[in-house]
Amino acid sequence: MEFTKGHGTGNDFVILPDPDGTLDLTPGLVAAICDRRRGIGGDGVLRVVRAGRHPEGAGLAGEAEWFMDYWNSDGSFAEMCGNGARVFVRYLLETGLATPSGAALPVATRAGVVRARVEADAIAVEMRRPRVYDASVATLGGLTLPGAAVDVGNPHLVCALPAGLELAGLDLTRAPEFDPAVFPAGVNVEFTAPGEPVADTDGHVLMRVYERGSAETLSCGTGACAVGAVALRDAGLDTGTVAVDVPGGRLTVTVTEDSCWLSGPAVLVATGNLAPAALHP
Ligand SMILES: N[C@@H](CCC[C@H](N)C(=O)O)C(=O)O
Repeated sequence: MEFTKGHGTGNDFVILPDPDGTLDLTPGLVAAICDRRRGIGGDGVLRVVRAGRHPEGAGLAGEAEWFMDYWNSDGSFAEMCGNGARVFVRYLLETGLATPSGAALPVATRAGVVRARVEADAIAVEMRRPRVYDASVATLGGLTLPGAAVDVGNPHLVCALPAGLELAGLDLTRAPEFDPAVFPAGVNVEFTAPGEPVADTDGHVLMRVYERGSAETLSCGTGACAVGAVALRDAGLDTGTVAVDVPGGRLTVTVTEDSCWLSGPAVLVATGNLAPAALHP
């Protein structure tokens, strides 16, 4: 089984080309591939399948040739992955499955079609505008933090740390607790602190994340979009650009009237062959 490994600001993925949708991908196999000691290791899997050859992509085949079949490292599905979409587009371009052009490249996902463009070393994807829709809380250790519930296609809870607490001091080796009545399908939890002013932006936020289905990751693109939207709301702005620094680097989030652009580096680091039979214990 051929694979490529790639990442976007340290959010890393195993990419599996499966144009005709014939691969028997199961939750157990995904978890084994993502195992950092016994497998390739990754925060998730991106299966590259023609939209028309995947049951969840078929309805979008008229709009996009390729479907991003994203799986979290525990073998669960997610509706959307912002960094995954950026790495997916890098893969399409580097393998010639898509040709660079002046036009934005459409990619089908479980959250609908996103559009991507290449910006020098970065890849930017246009996703839906984040919807800040509720207030809730996350509990981590003995700390209960109020936060904002945000829908970016997938669910997020953005919690600002109170003054005096540092992001580096959080123990994210265990999952934060959340209210299942607000997030019946689970949630990605972002913890934030203010950053120093950055030129040409309307805000700068530092973030760590505990991802549903993947635990703590070095970066989460949809999480950055959620954080950007909350920062703009708190600044009294409806649209604007926010720099979001994650442990893996910097993402730039631009919220417009009707969409959200996520931009940052996306790189492929290796290609090889997997022996699926050897992955199972
Ligand atoms: N890292 C991703 C988000 C991946 C999905 C998430 N764990 C979920 O279950 O919703 C990103 O870059 O957006």
